[in-house]
Amino acid sequence: MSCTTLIVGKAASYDGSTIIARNDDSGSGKYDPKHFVVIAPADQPREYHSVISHMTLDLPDDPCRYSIVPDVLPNRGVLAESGVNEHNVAMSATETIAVNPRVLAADPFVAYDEATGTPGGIGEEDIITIVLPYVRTAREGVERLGALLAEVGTYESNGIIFSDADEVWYMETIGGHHWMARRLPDDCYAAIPNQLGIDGLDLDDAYSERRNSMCSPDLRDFIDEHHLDRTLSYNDHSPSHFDPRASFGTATPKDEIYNTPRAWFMQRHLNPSEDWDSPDAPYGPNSQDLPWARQPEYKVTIEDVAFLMGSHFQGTDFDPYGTTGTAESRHRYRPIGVNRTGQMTCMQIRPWLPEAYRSVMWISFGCGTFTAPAPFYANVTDTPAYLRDTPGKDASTDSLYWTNRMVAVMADAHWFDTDPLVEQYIEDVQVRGHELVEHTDRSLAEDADALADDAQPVALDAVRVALGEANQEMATWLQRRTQDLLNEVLLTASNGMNNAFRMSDHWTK
Ligand SMILES: N[C@@H](Cc1ccccc1)C(=O)O
Repeated sequence: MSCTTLIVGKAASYDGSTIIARNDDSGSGKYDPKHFVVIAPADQPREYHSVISHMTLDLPDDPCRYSIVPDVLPNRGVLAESGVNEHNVAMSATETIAVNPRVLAADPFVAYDEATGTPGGIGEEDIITIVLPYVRTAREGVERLGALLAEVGTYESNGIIFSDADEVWYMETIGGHHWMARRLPDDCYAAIPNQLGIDGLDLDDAYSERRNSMCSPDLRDFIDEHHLDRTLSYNDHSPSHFDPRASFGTATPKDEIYNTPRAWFMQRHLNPSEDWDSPDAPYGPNSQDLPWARQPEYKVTIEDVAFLMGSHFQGTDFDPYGTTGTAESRHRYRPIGVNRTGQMTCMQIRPWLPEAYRSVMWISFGCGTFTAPAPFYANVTDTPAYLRDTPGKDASTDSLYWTNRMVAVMADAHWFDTDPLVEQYIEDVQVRGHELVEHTDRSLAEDADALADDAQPVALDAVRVALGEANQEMATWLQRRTQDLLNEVLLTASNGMNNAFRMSDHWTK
């Protein structure tokens, strides 16, 4: 369990796009090499087999093309993790969460039974692969996954993020078959650690218009039958008079070390004028009642997302690289920017642009503290080798993933000497990234007539070629710049070795 999610509505983002981002972290002590690839319809399975739960699932015969950032090694299945399809629907799956024992007793997980060989249900390994290629809106994603959960069940608790050019939906599974989903208000963001977070569900809306809430068809009966509702009328803070977080979720001491501090720090950054640090602050790192969604004080940028996804409680006594507090306080809470991040993909969908080039995947590999996400257009037929051909086992400077991992290890060990080098790299990647996207958008707009409806098929292929070229240009620049950073950090770290000795045998220039 270790990811961190940040989602931003189109009226809360700097440019009117919807933005969803998640650190895809592996378990403690493990590191999963990642790459960026396109799955063509012909390569999508029609009969799907999962690894972990030994499940077989028939899939529709009409998948669309989609781009994902999966594991390189097949040992735990696909684990697509982050993806955008050619209809400009994005998914990030999953934010591992937890439900309380009452829920698990009422609706147990559907796990693989090794003794009998009985297959289990679906899980993180499968979710994007069996949903994203078949949906045209974020809502359809929620509906398809909800139906699959009811049909085959799941063996774990997950938060799943869906977005399109208009809406962001966040879905949480509840036990083995049940689920709920909230539409993120357009003017809000939600900062989500590994904890069931939805703090209000309008069941009346979910059973009628479904404007902002959706859920399992039998959720209301499930709640009543198993006495799961813990909302008390005289203490009802939930926006819709039913508090799922209190009813289905957890609020343990471990949550106050591992989860609530991350939500607190993200809200502290995006709502900076509030009191977050004094003894009288309404919320602290251990608060279990931080709002699920809230309006930011300023429009949220890609740089805000990148900073937070690589953050480590800067400016507080909890910063593992800090100089205030104590050795204990600096390692008290689990930072968002952690050593075992495999990839962070921030998916941005821009409604004002033609569908052909509406979606951008800002991708970084390795620990976000020592790198920055670079933009890659999603609607392409292939991806640059520097991000596609990550070796599954051997570190190599020929791939972005391994180069970032090597930089991070050395920069971590020599934090104060290398931080200026990393900060400059981050700024250079962000500047180049925005330059490339703006230039590419503009040059495609100048060919707008090529996108006229009657020229669609030919035009779309031409646009995909142009987007592929833009992605390659980004990757080529990124490879040179990242290699430069590796060289700089290596030199600095070499001079900082414990056996360094300033005297030389000959005073050389
Ligand atoms: N989804 C997990 C991380 C994870 C990734 C891949 C496989 C298993 C777990 C989390 O939220 O931390």
